[in-house]
Formats: sequence, structure tokens, C-alpha cells
Amino acid sequence: MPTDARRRFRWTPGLVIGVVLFAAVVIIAVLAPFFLTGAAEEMGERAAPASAAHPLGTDLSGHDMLARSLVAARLTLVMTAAATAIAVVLGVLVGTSVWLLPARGREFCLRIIDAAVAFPALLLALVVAAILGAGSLPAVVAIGVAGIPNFARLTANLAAQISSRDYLSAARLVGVGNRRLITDHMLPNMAEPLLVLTASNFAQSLTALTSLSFVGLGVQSPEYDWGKLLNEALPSLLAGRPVQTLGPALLVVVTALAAMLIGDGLAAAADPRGVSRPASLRRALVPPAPAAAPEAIVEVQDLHVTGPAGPLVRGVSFTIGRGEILGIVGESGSGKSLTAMSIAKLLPDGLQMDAARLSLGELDLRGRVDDRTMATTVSLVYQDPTSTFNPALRLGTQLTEVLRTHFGKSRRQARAAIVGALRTVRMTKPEERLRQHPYELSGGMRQRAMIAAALAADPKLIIADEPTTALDVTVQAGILREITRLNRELGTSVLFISHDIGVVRALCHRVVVMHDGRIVEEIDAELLDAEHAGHPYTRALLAATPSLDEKLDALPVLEWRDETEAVR
Ligand SMILES: Nc1ncnc2c1ncn2[C@@H]1O[C@H](COP(=O)(O)OP(=O)(O)OP(=O)(O)O)[C@@H](O)[C@H]1O
Repeated sequence: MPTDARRRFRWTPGLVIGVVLFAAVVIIAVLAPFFLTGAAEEMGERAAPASAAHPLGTDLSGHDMLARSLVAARLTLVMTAAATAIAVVLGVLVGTSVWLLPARGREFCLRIIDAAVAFPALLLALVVAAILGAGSLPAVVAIGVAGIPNFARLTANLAAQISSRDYLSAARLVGVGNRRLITDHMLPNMAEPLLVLTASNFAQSLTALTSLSFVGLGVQSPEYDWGKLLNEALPSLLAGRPVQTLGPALLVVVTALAAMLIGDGLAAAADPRGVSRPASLRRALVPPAPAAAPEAIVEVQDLHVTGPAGPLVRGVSFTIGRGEILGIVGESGSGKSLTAMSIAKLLPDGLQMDAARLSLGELDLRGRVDDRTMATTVSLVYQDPTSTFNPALRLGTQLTEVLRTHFGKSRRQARAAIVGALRTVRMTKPEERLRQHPYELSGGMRQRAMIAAALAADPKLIIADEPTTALDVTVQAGILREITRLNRELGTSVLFISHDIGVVRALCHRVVVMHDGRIVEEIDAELLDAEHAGHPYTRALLAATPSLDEKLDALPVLEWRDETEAVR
């Protein structure tokens, strides 16, 4: 169900405690080496018990354990942060690179990553440390490398999820390159889960580094971290003087706990509060458009789309005339979107397309068409105004993408053009909108923004896939009227997909009816009624559509209502 994700950051008690504890440890790490190094290096009575002068006693060499524990915070945290950074950076790089591979290579790499995740991290670290030798740098590298598979798997999984979102398809259609797809569109939307994993990886790296130093494979004398201090305090512990171990042990526990609390808190903090939109009243308020132009701009002949489980679109043929609005109706799963996505060259991975002819103007869509040509020829308006836009980017950045990428416009020129397009779709305060994030706009406004972006490229064809399904009836009417106006004034051809036979009848010139991957009927929109429909499936669809007998033209024309639509 489409939702408006309005994000609130919630400071849970756990998160507050985690941040406070972590901040305290960081302050210790920063300040202690300045003020306590002298005390930590000074040698007094060996293995002394707790006293006023040495609250945690002294080690076997006579060093004050409290001072040493506090001074060791810096090296421990720096090493842990470095190991975590290695895991995050390389893990994200591996994960995104895997996503860029062709389907088979991706599957293969994902299996390897899965196997690496299943391998115990500390064991992996021990193997790496044994190869690289003992020392702080090898320990950091070992623990960092051991953390890579987790980040790689999360990134690859998130990339796969995000890549199926409409805004990624839209960005691909406008020809945004892989590097920018990843940096601008994917990573910002992965930030939250990656942060959560980073926090828990920090805790794991801390305990793993401590373990390596404890067993003598990590930090070597004269340096010391908490693991090394625990190692040195072991004889005291075995001799029944546990107080010497208290400092490093408590600091490891507190720091790991703080990191885990921060991780948990971050996971709970961003609360995407879904604001459901009422289901649309499926009824068009748009007067019928003028007669179709005869010359075909889109020709589809014997189009087949096949998935892993078998055929999904089975021999579909139709044309779209220049300046024509062609509707495709049919129940869910009948192949409407796959047919449209074949024309946009945006079929999902794993599906094969084959056609005797698939052309858009001069372009043969069965072969390679360069991104720029596609971006300037076809625009898409999607169903779900929530997933149409990348939630992490301001509208201005997204709406100007195609103009900057393919029309060579400067940022300023692109913004001016988009402001014009937003005015065309009657968006109030267009300059202000460009500075807003998608969640600050209502569904109707987002949908109009999407249409504005479609317009700005002045395409030959607009593919509108259920563009109004998620909107309430007044907004729906406005959007439909906008599409009609564009079609009339600019002669833009439109492929309009809908479940809603009533909307299609009111908006389109001609309609194809799809069922189970096939076209069962092609009919003039004005003849789309029980009396004229030839196919029993069309008649069944008509019978299932309420309010067809209403005179659509007679319904009141509702004005745009930007102010009331705006999300407050
Ligand atoms: N990536 C995919 N892999 C495998 N099968 C798919 C894929 N995408 C769609 N399908 C299947 O292809 C068939 C047609 O899907 P399509 O999205 O074109 O239907 P639709 O008529 O547009 O439906 P809706 O109105 O619900 O969007 C469905 O059975 C669907 O499950």
C-alpha cells in the first residue's frame, strides 16, 4: 500500500544511554593520554592491591591499572574504529560491485558472500592475523577483513531491493550512470541499515580486537590496549586478585554496550509513519479527448515476455498513433506493465523479451538504444507517488536530473525549466517545492511533480502506469485533466495503463484489453460499454466497474487544491 513516509527521529531511552556512555568513553580516550600517561608509565609497588593511591591496584610491573586502563582507551578505540571503517568501506564497495554484475555473476558472488558470512569472524581474524603476524596493524586488518562479508551482503541485498523501486527505474531511464545511481540514489537510502550494522560491527570489532590482544596476537609491548591489559592482569586474576582486571574489563563492556545500544536505538529511531491515502474513487472527471491521429509512433508486433516460470506476455500487437492516448486495461497480472516496460526498455532482470517489431518513431527498441535517446523520447509517470521519488534527495535534484544529464543544461537553467513545468501542472510555489524533500509533499503534488518532470523532457511518448490509483478523486481528476491537456496542446502520445475501465474510457482514444498476457480486444474508447464490447472478458470487466452509467462530462470540474493538499 502506498504510504507517505514522514520520518521522525525518536530518541529512545536506550539510544540516549548509548550515546551518553559512548561520549564518555570518547572523552576519556581523547583526554586521558594527555593527563594520565605519566601516571600510567610510573612504576611503583608490583601487583599491589586496591588502595587510595591505586584504586584498581597495580600490575606485575607496578603500573597503576586505573591510569593504564583510561590511557588505553585511545588506542583501543582508534583500532576499533579503523577495523570498522575497513569493514564498512570495503563491504559496501564489494556489495555495490556485486549488484552491478550480470545476474549469473551476481548470484555466484552472493553465494560466496553468504559462505563468508557463515564463517565465524573471529576464526577468520585469527587466520588473517596468523598469516600477517602479531601486532596492532595486522590485528586491525584481520578484524576489518572479517567484517567485510556482513556489509557486502547487507549492501547487495539493499541494492537489490532499492533497484526495483520506481525512482531507480526512472533514474535509469533518464540515463543516470551506475556510479551516480549508487552514490546519489542508492547509498543515501541504505544509510539507516548500514548505520545500524556499523554500530553492532563496532561492538564486535572491539571484542574481537580485545580477544586478539588478550591471546597475544594483537597489540605488542610497549603499546597497550584493553586486551593487552587483560592479558597482563591474568596472573593477578589467577592469584585471586580480580581488581586488576576490572578497569579494562568494565571499559570493554561499557563501550560494547554503548555501541549496541546506539545500534538498537538507531534501528528504532527512524520511524517511518505511514500515512495511508484513501483508495481512489475510480471515476474519471476528465472530458473525452479529441479523435486519434492516424500515424503510428509506437508499433508493437508479436511481443513476448518470458520469465523463469514461463511466458508472461504472449504475442501482443498494437500501435499508438501520434498524439493518441492508448489505454491498456486488464486485471492485475495480465501483463500491462511488462508490455509498457518493454517499450521503455526497463524490463526487470531475469525476463526475456522478443518481438517481431517494437519501435518508437525511428528507434528499434529490440536493439541497443543509447540512454540519452531513451531519456529524451520516453517519460514515465508511475503509480506510486511514494516510490516515484528518491526519499533522500530534494525534489530539485531529482526533477532536474534529465535536463542536466541529457540536455546539457546548467543547474540554474534546469531549475528554471522545471519551475516552468511545475507551473504548467499548476503547482503552487514551485521554487519552494524544489527545496523540499518528497515526503513534504502530498501524494497528488508528488504525482504532479512527476508529470512536470515528464513534461520538461518534451518526450514523444508518456507512459503512465496507473498514475492516479493511489490518489483521491479530486487529485485524480486534476492529474487526468493535465495529461489530456498535454496531449491536446503538445500532441504528446500517451500509453495509459489502468485497472480502471471507467477512467480509461473517459481519458483514452482507444483501448486494448489484456487478459493473461494476451490482448483479447481492441476497441474505441467511446464504444467501451456493455453494448459494444465484443469479448466476454471485457464485458466482465465492464460489469465489475461501478458508475459507468454516470455522465462523466456532467460531473463538476474540481479545481486544483494545492493548499489543502500540502502535507502539514
Ligand atoms: N520480474 C518479474 N519476474 C517474474 N515474473 C514477473 C516479473 N514482473 C512481473 N511478473 C509477472 O508477470 C505477470 C504480468 O505482470 P505485470 O506487472 O505486467 O501485470 P499488470 O497487468 O501490470 O499487473 P498490475 O496491474 O498488478 O500492475 C504477472 O503474473 C507478474 O507476476
